[in-house]
Amino acid sequence: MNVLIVGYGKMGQTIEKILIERGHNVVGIVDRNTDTKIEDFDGDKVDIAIEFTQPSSAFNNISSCLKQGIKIVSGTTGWLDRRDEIEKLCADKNGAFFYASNFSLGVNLFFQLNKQLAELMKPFNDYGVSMEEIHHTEKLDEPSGTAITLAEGIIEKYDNINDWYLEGEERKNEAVGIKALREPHVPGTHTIRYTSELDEIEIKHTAHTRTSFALGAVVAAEWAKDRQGILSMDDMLKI
Ligand SMILES: NC(=O)C1=CN([C@@H]2O[C@H](COP(=O)(O)OP(=O)(O)OC[C@H]3O[C@@H](n4cnc5c(N)ncnc54)[C@H](O)[C@@H]3O)[C@@H](O)[C@H]2O)C=CC1
Ligand SMILES: O=C(O)C1=N[C@H](C(=O)O)C[C@H](O)C1
Repeated sequence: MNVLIVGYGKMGQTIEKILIERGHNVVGIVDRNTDTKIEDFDGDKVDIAIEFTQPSSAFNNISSCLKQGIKIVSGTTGWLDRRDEIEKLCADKNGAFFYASNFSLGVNLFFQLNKQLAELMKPFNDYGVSMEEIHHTEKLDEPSGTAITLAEGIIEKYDNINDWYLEGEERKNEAVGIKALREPHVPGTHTIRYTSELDEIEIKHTAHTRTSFALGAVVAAEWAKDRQGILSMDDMLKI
């Protein structure tokens, strides 16, 4: 397949390697500092774009691809307050938009485990739920997109939890507290804890490398290139 890479940082470069290993053709690379722009390409020559940039850039990049008739897989976090606008644009343009806060298979299984554990724990009021995420020091957003998806999974199951808050910012009642830690070189670690006065239950996902995210994004592009509409990991993995 012919792929346009949008964002050539840690993820974009890992994705390029995986695309080449899997026999795909990289038709272009767009980054902040390249002369190439999304507007130089159109849907006739590009099967799909893969976008990993930064919170302040994702909305414009995704809009530009959809306007150019280019299907798009995006994993950029921290911009989802404008997701509805993108979904409307995708429908208006008969495009394809595949978003995941985390493309790794392991994390998507962990999302399911998180919901199952929340379902099990919700009758037991002695346990309070909390979350911790650890990422590398270059990460621009907090909490991570993955932590927000995990919090949404808990909110979906509990009647008396309806929000999340970042620890260190204003505490909210009936909400999951998320602690965001930044340490050198950590690809991404997420822990959910149910704590009572007597004991603690903990589930944890540790990414050893970014390859799992990049491989997931390439597999998502392979799957999405012949589809239309709003696409997700749950659709693709049938979980
Ligand atoms: N959904 C997932 O599975 C994953 C999501 N991410 C997210 O992906 C994003 C990128 O992560 P990294 O590659 O680690 O960051 P990075 O900082 O290494 O790379 C970002 C790249 O985007 C470029 N960029 C910024 N604005 C741009 C624009 N307007 N047009 C084109 N390029 C632009 C930067 O110059 C940089 O090269 C972050 O939001 C991160 O949270 C990261 C890993 C996995
Ligand atoms: O910025 C990162 O690196 C990551 N971002 C995503 C997130 O915010 O959840 C996914 C992964 O954890 C790595």
